[in-house]
Amino acid sequence: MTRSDLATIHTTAQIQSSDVPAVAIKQLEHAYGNLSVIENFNLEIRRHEFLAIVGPSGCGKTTLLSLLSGYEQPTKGSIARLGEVRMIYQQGGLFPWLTVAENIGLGLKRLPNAKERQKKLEEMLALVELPMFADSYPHQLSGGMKQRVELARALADDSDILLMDEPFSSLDYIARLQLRQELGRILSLRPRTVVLVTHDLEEAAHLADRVIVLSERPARIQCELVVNAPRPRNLTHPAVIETTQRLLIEMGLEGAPK
Ligand SMILES: Nc1ncnc2c1ncn2[C@@H]1O[C@H](COP(=O)(O)OP(=O)(O)OP(=O)(O)O)[C@@H](O)[C@H]1O
Repeated sequence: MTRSDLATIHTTAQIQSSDVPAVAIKQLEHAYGNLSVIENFNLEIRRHEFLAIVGPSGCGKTTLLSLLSGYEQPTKGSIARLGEVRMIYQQGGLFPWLTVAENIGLGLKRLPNAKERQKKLEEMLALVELPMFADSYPHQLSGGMKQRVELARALADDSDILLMDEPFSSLDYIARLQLRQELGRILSLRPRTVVLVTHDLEEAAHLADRVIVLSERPARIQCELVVNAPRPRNLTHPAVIETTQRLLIEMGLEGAPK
């Protein structure tokens, strides 16, 4: 049996039923040579669910996102995705020689006419509250503003699934908090299925509907926590605080309360 017989990725652009999961991962395995990174991995992600993934360093979180994006092909198993996927990285993926408007415009290439592209561009600039910076270059923006441009570009093309790999980790704590609120607001206006990989347990609890904790490599799902807090989310909501504490315990960073 060949590698391609074992590994299948299905993409369906038409989204018709909210009963069908946005992502269905079955019996997934992945290895780099002899290094087994993911084993016996099964997961379903609901349409418009916000799923956060946490786990020890090197356990396979980024590999999982690469497999979800289709960038890597799994060694074994299948990943079914309903819709288009966009990836937002930790470090600026913006082109430094292009303005904010031109960077966002890259996400609008599929729109057929210039008038429509301009209308959508203005809408996206307003969505991330950056209309005044349309003609600025990335080096003229703060880290938080750059991430907002990344978000606008990722959301501009109406993709259905956003994959985020530590998108806020290069920002200071206050900027991270602001970006989280911003992301929550934007997603309430433009719902998407989101998969967020983060080392920040508070961020996971603050943003996600569900958090999965991965084991040491090879990654398996060690546990999953549902965050029962209303939106817009408040960092001091008891469910967010409790989830953060439970994540600390699950990750072995704090003992269970006596
Ligand atoms: N392209 C690759 N070729 C070979 N090995 C790789 C490759 N990418 C990742 N690995 C290995 O796979 C394992 C998982 O890496 P991965 O980056 O997925 O972990 P991670 O959980 O995202 O790590 P971190 O939390 O430190 O960012 C690591 O041991 C890494 O060295």
